[in-house]
Amino acid sequence: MSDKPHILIVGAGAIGSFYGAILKQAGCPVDTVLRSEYQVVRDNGIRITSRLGDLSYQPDHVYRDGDTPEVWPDYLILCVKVLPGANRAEVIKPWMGPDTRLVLIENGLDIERELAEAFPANPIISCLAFIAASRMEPGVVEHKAYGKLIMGSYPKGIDEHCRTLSELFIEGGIKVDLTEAVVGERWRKCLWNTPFNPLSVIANGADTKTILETEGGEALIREMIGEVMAVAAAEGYPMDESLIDQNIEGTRKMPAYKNSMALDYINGRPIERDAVLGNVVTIAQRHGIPVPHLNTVLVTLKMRARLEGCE
Ligand SMILES: NC(=O)C1=CN([C@@H]2O[C@H](COP(=O)(O)OP(=O)(O)OC[C@H]3O[C@@H](n4cnc5c(N)ncnc54)[C@H](OP(=O)(O)O)[C@@H]3O)[C@@H](O)[C@H]2O)C=CC1
Ligand SMILES: CC(C)(CO)C(=O)C(=O)O
Repeated sequence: MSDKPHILIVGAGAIGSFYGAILKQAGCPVDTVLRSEYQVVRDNGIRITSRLGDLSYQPDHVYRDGDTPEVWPDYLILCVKVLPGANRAEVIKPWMGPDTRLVLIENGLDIERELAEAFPANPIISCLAFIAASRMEPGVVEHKAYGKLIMGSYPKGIDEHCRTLSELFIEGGIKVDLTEAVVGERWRKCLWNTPFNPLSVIANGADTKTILETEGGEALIREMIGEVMAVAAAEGYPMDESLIDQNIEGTRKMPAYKNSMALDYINGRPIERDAVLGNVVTIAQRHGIPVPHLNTVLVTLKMRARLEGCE
């Protein structure tokens, strides 16, 4: 029996499977809660190809969404997509023990609040994943590049639980940066995700190269990053203008890349529209900050969802 903390991954898709493998490498017992891939993972485990080597593993316990846990986890790591209308608090409620720390590895802004309200006694650790990983078929994940996590206690600080978890991730083989101001880090990451992810969807699944090299594409992205920055500053997270150049130059150096939202769109899956874009526009409206480009993209995506009968 391991003396390492007991981990439960809820939503073992690309991200949950990968970071579960890292904690398994660190010697933690790792359980998973699955939905559509339950039987495949129960029978064959999780297969992960990675530049770090073969990270495949058999979770210690494979639960189905709707089961009840045999033991309360020390850390519940939530990696489901943050979708409009999805109630993540209801999804994790059966799995949250009195001492369980809730860990989010998910994209988006202001995605912790509803969970902090639902579980006021459980510490929350919020993480940002800098990684390229995809589900290739049920139970099979391809880790293509990167893997670093930025993590901190929510809403701020770095508590002992956060430190312990970061050490386990490092022991398992990835880089971790701890931050005292994880909400500010979410805004920094959204400088990239909020423009690129939704724009790639309205451009029919465009990759980064197509977006930046189309006439007017880079200028549009610059305007959108500027709008996100203005909202972040109004929220108390001012950032240096040079981050606009840094985001553009960094993206130009990458090979043509389809972000996670572009892949969801191409594969006919729902997209994290509100977590990545809608929440930024809502916060902008609260501060009276004009965000015309972000709003145009948001409303266009809402029209599309309506035509598709999703809303
Ligand atoms: N992939 C990437 O490279 C990156 C992703 N991210 C972020 O990480 C988060 C996770 O993304 P990713 O792993 O790619 O997404 P995936 O779609 O690969 O995985 C999400 C998983 O959650 C499962 N799930 C949803 N609802 C439930 C439920 N009620 N019970 C159990 N399982 C459930 C899904 O199961 P089912 O198959 O049944 O739907 C799926 O296995 C997102 O916020 C994303 O934006 C951030 C950086 C990079
Ligand atoms: C930043 C990036 C592109 C990968 O870490 C991402 O967050 C995504 O694919 O949504």
